[in-house]
Amino acid sequence: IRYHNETRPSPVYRQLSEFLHEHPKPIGVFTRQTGDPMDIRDTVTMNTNILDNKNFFIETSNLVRERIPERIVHAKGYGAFGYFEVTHDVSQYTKADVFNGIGKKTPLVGRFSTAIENLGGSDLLRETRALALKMYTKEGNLDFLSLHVPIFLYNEPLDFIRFVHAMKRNPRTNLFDNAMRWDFFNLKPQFLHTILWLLSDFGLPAGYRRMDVFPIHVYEIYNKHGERYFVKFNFRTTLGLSNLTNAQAAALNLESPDSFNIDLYNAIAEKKYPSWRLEMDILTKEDLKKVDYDPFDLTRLWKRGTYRTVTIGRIVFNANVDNAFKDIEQLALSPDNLVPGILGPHDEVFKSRRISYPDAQNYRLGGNHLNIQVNAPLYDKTYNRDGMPPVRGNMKYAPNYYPNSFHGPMPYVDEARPTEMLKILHSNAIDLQPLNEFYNEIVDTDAHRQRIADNLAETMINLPAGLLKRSIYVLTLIDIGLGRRVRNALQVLKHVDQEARRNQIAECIANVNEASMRPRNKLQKTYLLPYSHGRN
Ligand code: HEM
Repeated sequence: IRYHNETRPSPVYRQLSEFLHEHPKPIGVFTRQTGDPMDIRDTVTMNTNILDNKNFFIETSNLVRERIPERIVHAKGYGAFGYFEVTHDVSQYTKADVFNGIGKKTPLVGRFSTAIENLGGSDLLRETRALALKMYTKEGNLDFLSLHVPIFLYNEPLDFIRFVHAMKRNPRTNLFDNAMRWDFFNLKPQFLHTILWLLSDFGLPAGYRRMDVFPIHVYEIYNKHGERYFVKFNFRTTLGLSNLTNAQAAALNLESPDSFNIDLYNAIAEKKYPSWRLEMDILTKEDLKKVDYDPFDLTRLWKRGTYRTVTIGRIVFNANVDNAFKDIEQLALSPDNLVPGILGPHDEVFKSRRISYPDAQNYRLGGNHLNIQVNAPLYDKTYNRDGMPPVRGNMKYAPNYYPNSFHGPMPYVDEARPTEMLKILHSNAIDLQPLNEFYNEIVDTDAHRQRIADNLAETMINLPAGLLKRSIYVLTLIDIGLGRRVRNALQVLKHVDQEARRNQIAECIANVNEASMRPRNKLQKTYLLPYSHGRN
């Protein structure tokens, strides 16, 4: 290939030249969508009767229908194909075929994304990142949707809607709005646990390839004898964790807001295949009764020393997609896509997700989205029929009702599947202890604590006075030192702000009375908000 640049450009910039190289001649005759060859005179309409040009309407109407709704969350993303390989024997924990048989490989597709940005936004903001996988196993599709922070924001399913509205754009200004966000966080301070992670040194990964990701929920799994285990899965990057500073992210953003997308494409094109070790943290049914914390609470970590961890295998991405719309935009991932041996989580958030994802995809991709090539399993024989395209084979002339006596598909019996179902009762008390522990124990240097405070202050500097005061109050409740650091950081920032804002901020900073607040020590870190009514 001849490139114009002396230095060879990276694979993303060579894509078209490579196509040219692979196809020394045009790939065929240009046709209309109906297949009839296009006369060169029909490729223009000027000075002709436009209605005589059949192609004019078809091309235009195709273009104006190109967009489909972007995902309500995780709109910005990119993905690749690869495989999962079993590296360890975990048959004592799960009978899932995909996890059994060392060396067995299962094809998969994965989509990396940022949670809040719109399609076309930046890869480099401080927000939750994700890797969602679909493994095409012999027993059906197995999807894992994982985030790069090991805890989730909330336990109340309806908080999804409220959180998404608070995080997305202000309906009038059309801008992301820190006042909306801080108002919401103050009223629901448990959300601040994830926010602290995101504003810490762990918050901004140096590309999709260098982050660990977590499905977070506790999954019930079972082996062929029907013995049950409760596990959290973790995907650990084999490249090692690496994160960006704000300055590094700003510099990369200037280079390209699509830096993570570029990095992933280039790495795979250059055969530096990104991979993750899949492991699981395990509690037995007996352990569940013994642990002194709620293992099903999505907003906190399992305590070290209470569980054991085993490795299952690894995922590897070794092929870029041919067409991003076909394979990534049309991808429909759902945490409810599970296989025998993995019964799934039982918490309320998970139950709500069983519904939300297919519902979102019915809207985004249509009722037959599971028939789209990238979503179709290796094998399926169902009694679903017809509807809006695509319908694939539509089960041809097989019986379309169940039960039937004419050898239509028959169910099987999973004798190992547990018969009793765990029921989880959640507490809606707000516990700030995990946030305090994150700030004081997981974050282990003062310099790091200072960076968190500085990042918090950046998001707070333009808050209206009342909201600023409440925000400082909540941060002080989490940890007095954190509140103090944020107040100092705001003091520094206020010098670069306008006169009026300066005075407002100075007043808020001066008015926080630490003495009037409850001491936050290890034993007394829980408080109830008025709306929790002390239920549960
Ligand atoms: C009440 C809780 C939640 C609800 C209602 C919810 C709902 C949704 C919806 C509607 C989408 C867009 C789906 C689409 O259009 O294809 C989505 C995407 C996603 N969600 Fe959630 N979600 C929740 C919690 C979570 C949690 C706990 C995780 C991870 C642990 C998660 C990870 C993801 C990921 C990775 C995507 C992007 C999938 C993709 O790349 O296509 N979500 N979520």
